[in-house]
Amino acid sequence: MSVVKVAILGFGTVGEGVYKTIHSHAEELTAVLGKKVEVAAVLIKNKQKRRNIADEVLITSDIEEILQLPQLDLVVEAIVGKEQPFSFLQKAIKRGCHIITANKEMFASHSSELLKLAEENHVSVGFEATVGGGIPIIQTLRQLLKINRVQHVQGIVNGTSNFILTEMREKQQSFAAALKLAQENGFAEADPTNDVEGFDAFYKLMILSRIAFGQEPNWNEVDIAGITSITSELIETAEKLGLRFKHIVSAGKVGSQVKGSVSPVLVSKNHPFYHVEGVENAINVHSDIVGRITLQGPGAGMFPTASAVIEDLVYVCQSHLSRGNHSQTSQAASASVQDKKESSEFWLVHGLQGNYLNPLISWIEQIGEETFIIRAAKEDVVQLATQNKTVLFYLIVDGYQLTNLNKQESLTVSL
Ligand SMILES: NC(=O)C1=CN([C@@H]2O[C@H](COP(=O)(O)OP(=O)(O)OC[C@H]3O[C@@H](n4cnc5c(N)ncnc54)[C@H](OP(=O)(O)O)[C@@H]3O)[C@@H](O)[C@H]2O)C=CC1
Ligand SMILES: N[C@@H](CC=O)C(=O)O
Repeated sequence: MSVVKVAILGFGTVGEGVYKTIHSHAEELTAVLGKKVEVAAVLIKNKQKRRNIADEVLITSDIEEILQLPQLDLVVEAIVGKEQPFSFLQKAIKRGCHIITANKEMFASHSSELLKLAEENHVSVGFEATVGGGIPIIQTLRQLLKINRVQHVQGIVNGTSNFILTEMREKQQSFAAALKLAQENGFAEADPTNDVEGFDAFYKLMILSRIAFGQEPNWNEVDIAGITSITSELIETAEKLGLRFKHIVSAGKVGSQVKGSVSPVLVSKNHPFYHVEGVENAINVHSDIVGRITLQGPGAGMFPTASAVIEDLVYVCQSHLSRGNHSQTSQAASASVQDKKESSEFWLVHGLQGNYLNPLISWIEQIGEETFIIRAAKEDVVQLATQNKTVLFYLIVDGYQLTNLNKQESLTVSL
């Protein structure tokens, strides 16, 4: 029986998960591919660390040793950083290997070059693990929505942030304690700033946008906010109002451009993301034929991510003779989406004085000493935020139900 020889670059949470899964699911892989999958080599940084890797596997910190192996069919990249993994993958492609990456920071920056090089060298690129952990969102968009025109994508795509927000709300954990737990569980990035400041979610949004719309928002025009401004007190206040903080990325077509955002927002019980808790991710795709679909599942961690890599491995091995592997949805070719109508939205504002007068703001109600619900257009809130740097603003995405605090009667207002 012929063999698929694989090298795994990185043996941390993801690399080790892939290695273990190739062994635990060897029979299924052989049955599906008609070939045995073997790990031939593992690339690491620290040669002194003890690892549970079979003796016959080459363990090295020199990529050249791996590239010189007599047979090498596929390289899985699960290391950190941007330029070095990019150069490793370029070399692997030129050597004639299919590549699979979990590294969204690298892939968001270098996907065009890698895809072009792969096409020139007749090899495939898998990147399912770069977005949504174990959720098969890339394949769904690429394979299952070829004719639908995607109008909008929205998602919780950083497992660490969602995990921290849930721990803070459900278990009254501090931000630091919740982050530590996310790190211990293997959810967080090597530098967790990427998670909690929104950069990881930003990279994922750029990758998603390319698949959904065939283009990305202008990177410099996307405001990126993470969850570090959200205190336990704010979470408690929101809970009293029936709202929950969720870190959400969003992208949609506005005319011929794609606009994107990365920020914490407040959602009510009616929103599909309200019950998405812990390390779960969810991605909502709004397309013209099917309407709205939401995919939900574990967004980070060893085996969910390994699952995405292994499914890519099968896809890449099965389809490497076909050239259809880089296709995108029909969106890029034939988008026709209405221009966005500017409308005012509801916001929770913390730190703004109640006597702050601005004709562009409608005060809806006061929640705490310095906490208010207001109604205003996004551009006006952006302007206010620029003028009042210490004030915190969070969008309430699906309408706001007035509490009985200040109203005789309760009524639901929605956008
Ligand atoms: N953790 C997760 O849930 C997910 C992570 N990812 C992405 O997958 C990648 C790996 O993440 P994760 O496994 O969590 O990271 P870890 O920090 O757990 O592991 C990184 C591994 O890469 C090795 N490594 C790092 N730099 C180099 C280098 N320059 N040369 C050789 N080896 C190197 C490390 O070696 P050593 O062991 O010697 O230190 C380590 O084995 C990242 O890009 C991450 O963004 C994607 C989806 C989910
Ligand atoms: N650090 C990331 C890992 C998966 O991509 C996250 O928390 O989502």
